[in-house]
Amino acid sequence: MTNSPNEPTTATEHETDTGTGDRRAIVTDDLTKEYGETTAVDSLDLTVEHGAVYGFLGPNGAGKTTTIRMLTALLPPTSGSGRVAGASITDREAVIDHIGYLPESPPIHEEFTAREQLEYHGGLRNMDRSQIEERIETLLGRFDLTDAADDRIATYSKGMRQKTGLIQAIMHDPTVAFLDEPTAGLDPRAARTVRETITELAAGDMTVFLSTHILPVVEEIATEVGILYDGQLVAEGPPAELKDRLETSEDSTLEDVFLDVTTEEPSATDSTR
Ligand SMILES: Nc1ncnc2c1ncn2[C@@H]1O[C@H](COP(=O)(O)OP(=O)(O)OP(=O)(O)O)[C@@H](O)[C@H]1O
Repeated sequence: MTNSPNEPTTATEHETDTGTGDRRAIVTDDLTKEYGETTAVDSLDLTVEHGAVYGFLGPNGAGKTTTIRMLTALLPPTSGSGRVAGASITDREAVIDHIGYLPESPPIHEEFTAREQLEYHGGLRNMDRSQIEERIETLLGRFDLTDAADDRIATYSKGMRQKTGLIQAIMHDPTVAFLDEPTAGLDPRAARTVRETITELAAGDMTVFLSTHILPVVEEIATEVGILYDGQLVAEGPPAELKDRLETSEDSTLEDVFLDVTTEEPSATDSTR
């Protein structure tokens, strides 16, 4: 790869909170979401630093999507608060200026071509024309989509849609990118490109909030991991530290940690926060 994914943009450093030196890209305080009787997210206190790749893990139904939807200001919390890049998560307009989001189903229009979709998105994000063109060319090339860029998305495979959605989530160089299963449906080469791209973006100070069930990906690229269980953060720390805390074996994996902290049994790592 020759071009850094950050290269064509003008922003070289992401903002910290109004020059106070606050390095927190995401912070939540007692963040809670209830759906009727169900507490999907339960008093979550989360801190993610700028430039982190935060692997957000948890079993099905643990509350990951609900958390991300609150952090991206799509869903109001029942109680508690949160800030993303300094903006309150109850202020959708302020939050949206700073974030990119790849949800489970990428928000792309079937009747557009990938190029049209990405140009449209760049316009919505107030990028200038030359910046949009340059960025699109770089990222389409990087994700092997150049030849299909002028075909309608309706004709795309699942992986091609996923790549288009991912480019859309990062092309405007957001302060924080929320990526839900970014490698889902991708072939091994494309999946590797995604992992390398995430690492490079974080090196350029973008914060990547990564939700995935593919633990080797997290083990490889996450600088910090948070494991959610029943709406609560039951373990948090750098992957190597979490593995070290597990006393059961010399060479534990993140999967061992995950299984240990997401059972009803008392865990070896206990609550590690
Ligand atoms: N719109 C909704 N109405 C009622 N309950 C909901 C709603 N959305 C989610 N829930 C419940 O909230 C809990 C958390 O769901 P959420 O989708 O956040 O989990 P998740 O960790 O993203 O799961 P998965 O890994 O399966 O995607 C679950 O018990 C789910 O049934």
